[in-house]
Parts: sequence; structure tokens; C-alpha cells
Amino acid sequence: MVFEENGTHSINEYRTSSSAEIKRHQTPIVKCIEQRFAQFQGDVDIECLEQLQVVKYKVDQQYKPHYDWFVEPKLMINGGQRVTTFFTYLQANCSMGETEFLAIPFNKSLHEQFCDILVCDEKSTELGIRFRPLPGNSIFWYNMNEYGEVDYLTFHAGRPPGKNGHKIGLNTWTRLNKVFIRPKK
Ligand SMILES: O=C(O)CCC(=O)C(=O)O
Ligand SMILES: [Fe+2]
Repeated sequence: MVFEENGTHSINEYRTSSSAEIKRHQTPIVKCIEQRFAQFQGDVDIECLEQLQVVKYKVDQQYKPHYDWFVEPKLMINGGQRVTTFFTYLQANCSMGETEFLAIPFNKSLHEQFCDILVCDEKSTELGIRFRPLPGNSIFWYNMNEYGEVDYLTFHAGRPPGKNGHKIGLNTWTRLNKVFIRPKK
């Protein structure tokens, strides 16, 4: 479910999870979180961050494979392309609900040492690595390179939590330029 700015919501088959935006600098804690994400990236301007977005998945809800970078130019008018993504696991109570990068090859000898944060099971195929939703962990990646080319290896999905499962995560997207947030009336 996607909540729109005008208070309506729509069911999106591609993304059945719900999401909510946290107003920029809303509280000192929100500002502190924004600052830490900006500092991690070499002190980028915090105004280049989109508003933090919380996403919630109930059993069987998911976000099917997608890129975080924009295809449509109109989405880049305010702030430009999404340079990076931080996805932080806030809550999860099950072994499923991973974040899967479908275009990255699972390399047993390379990835086996990371089985504490990656799923390494009989389903680990040659293509696709899956991050466990471990609360407190963040995954971070660049959606484009230094030449401004978007990265197709970032193709990823938010997999559905299993039986009695749920997952809550925090998206922090950083844009090329400052994002102007329209004041709410
Ligand atoms: O839920 C996840 O694991 C990933 C979420 C995601 O890719 C997104 O919200 O863009
Ligand atoms: Fe995503």
C-alpha cells in the first residue's frame, strides 16, 4: 500500500508493504539520524537526503524486484538521481523477509564467511544474494557510479516475511542535489 501526499492510499501490486514518510528534521532524533547517514557518506549535505521512509511488511507482503534509481526524468526534477540507498532493519521476527539482490552472483567461497548476515542455504543459487533482516543492521549501496551511470547490479527485492512474521525497515535515499521539501499546509 502506498500512502499519497493528499492522504489517499493506493494498492500497488508490485509493492504490497506499507510506507510512511518522516518529516525532514522533525525531531532532534530524526535530525541526528539524518546527520549520521550524511556523515557516513563523507559529510554530504543533509538536504540531499530524501525524507526518511519507514516500510512495514506483514506476512506475505513484499516489494518485488526493482531498482531504487529512477527511470522517469520527472522524478529527478527535484533533487536529481538517487545516488545511494541505506536500508536499515528496525524490526523483524522471522528468518524470512530478506533483501535479495538478484543480479549479484552468490559465490560460495567468497560469501560463505558472511553467512551470519547472508542466507546460505540449499536455495542459494548462483545468482542472487540475500541479506537477513537483522534489526540494527543497515545495508548500503551506490545506485550509480562516478560517471553518473546507473548500476543494474542493484536490482533487488524486499522478500515477504513468513508465517507470523513481520518486518519494519528504514529507507534513506541520498540524491545528487538538494531535495526541496514542499511545506505542508
Ligand atoms: O524490504 C527490503 O528488504 C527492501 C526494501 C526496498 O528495496 C525499498 O523500499 O526500496
Ligand atoms: Fe528498494
